[in-house]
Amino acid sequence: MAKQEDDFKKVISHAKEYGYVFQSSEIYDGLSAVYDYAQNGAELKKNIREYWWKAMVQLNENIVGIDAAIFMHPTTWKASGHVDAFSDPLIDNKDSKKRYRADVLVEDYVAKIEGKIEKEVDKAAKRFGDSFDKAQFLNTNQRVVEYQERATSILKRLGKSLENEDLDDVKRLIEELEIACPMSGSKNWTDVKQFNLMFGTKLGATTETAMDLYLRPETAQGIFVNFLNVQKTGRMKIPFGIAQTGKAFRNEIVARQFIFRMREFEQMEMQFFIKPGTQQEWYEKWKDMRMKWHLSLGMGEENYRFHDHEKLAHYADAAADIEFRFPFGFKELEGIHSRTDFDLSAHEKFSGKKLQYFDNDTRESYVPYVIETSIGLDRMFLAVFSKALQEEELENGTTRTVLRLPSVLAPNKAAVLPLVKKDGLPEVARKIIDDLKWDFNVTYDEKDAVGRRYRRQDANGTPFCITVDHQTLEDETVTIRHRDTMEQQRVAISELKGIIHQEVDMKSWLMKMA
Ligand SMILES: Nc1ncnc2c1ncn2[C@@H]1O[C@H](COP(=O)(O)OP(=O)(O)OP(=O)(O)O)[C@@H](O)[C@H]1O
Repeated sequence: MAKQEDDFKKVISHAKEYGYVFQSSEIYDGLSAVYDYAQNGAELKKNIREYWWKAMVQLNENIVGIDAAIFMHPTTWKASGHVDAFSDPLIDNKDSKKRYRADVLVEDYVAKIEGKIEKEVDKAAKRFGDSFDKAQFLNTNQRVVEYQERATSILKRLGKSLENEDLDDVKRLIEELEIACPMSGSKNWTDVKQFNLMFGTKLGATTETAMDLYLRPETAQGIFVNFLNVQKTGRMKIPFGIAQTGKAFRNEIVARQFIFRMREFEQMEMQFFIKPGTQQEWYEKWKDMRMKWHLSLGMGEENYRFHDHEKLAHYADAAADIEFRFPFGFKELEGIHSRTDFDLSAHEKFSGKKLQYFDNDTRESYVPYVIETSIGLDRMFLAVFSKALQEEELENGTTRTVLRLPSVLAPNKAAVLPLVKKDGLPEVARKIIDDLKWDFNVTYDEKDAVGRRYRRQDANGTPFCITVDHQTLEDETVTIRHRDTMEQQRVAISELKGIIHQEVDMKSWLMKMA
């Protein structure tokens, strides 16, 4: 645990030190769970967004993108269920005055039981070696079976109490499990209350005419209310999708873990409209396609897993998360939801407007079903950034910090370094930049010894360093150094563009999805 915390702290401080993420309004001591993306962070974020957009919109003839407003008519949120149901159960500890999500307290308790199971499995695996059969062990070992039953029964009871809105029982459960406040160790709890996560604001200048609005808590509804406009003007035929990226706002009760859980964040969502009855097939397809997108970035298959939901949201008939191994363990990165016709039907009802698709072939109208893929851009940023940050022991006994970002996402693709600040080398370096900058983000660095500059670019995630030296003046060649292997090659200046393109072009990365 201590190592995990330590690794995570390194991620946060590296993000700040190298111009990726700053605390918002830092000079005023910051704003909790709100962050700003700095000069490198904004580029990385833009590249992730583009990587998603190309995969979803550009490569699929039947998916189009929109950009809906953050403000929406307030009835939208009544229809979607957010006014009534977008809340979390909260509980306060009377001694520490700390606020928690009651369900998360219980889930953390269950996670500890699951940790015990994992420990037993590890012990047995060591004891039995090759002959260890994990499935059989889980089914037959008395202690493990008891742990599993206990974990399941706690989660079942929690699920049932939440479903029945029996918040008193959630409190009873916390008391029966003797869960203590992680800060103070106190078990002196308030009652559990529901807390709506939407931020309210007002539209209009005068008190009498001002209208209560919400900042959107998800981008999806901007797609649903535009479903028919897009379908008609784009002459879209089912199955088809509408994609969107944009800000969403949630007044999270417990906002921690850096950019993993923010109060203002960005989502990349796609709603895929299908014929009722085909949802199972499309749900499986989209699970598969989204996983392939993640794997195309080469961050290791072992760092992803699916988590199929048993407890479903009010709008879903199936749901799964793609979980990623963050520095603090496996956690949700993306959700894939089979949303049935819940949203479109609700908007039909609340708006009084028909939101149906007319099928020209069968001559029938129906409300389409929807499969949604929804990923947090900031969470994806954290996934990429935290996995990329590595400390490496080198052969000469030193260590280097290297940010192994997938080169397609790296903010700068190359740094051009004159070996010395004289003899005309800076001028040649600038000329190289002037040529490359039309194709890539390229940066210039002349300060310090070249070895230190290499390390600085490694820590910044720049895939290539191009060094201009005295030989360059004679034969128009330079050294190109690769971030990951630290290998250096002597190449002609005219070859640089081709070498960089080959490594960073989105096409070759996205083709790995096939
Ligand atoms: N507060 C947040 N900060 C950053 N990203 C978020 C936040 N809430 C949701 N997301 C991202 O948006 C995606 C889709 O949102 P969704 O409503 O399905 O999340 P969720 O199930 O409420 O997430 P969680 O269970 O972590 O609160 C999530 O998979 C996540 O990547």
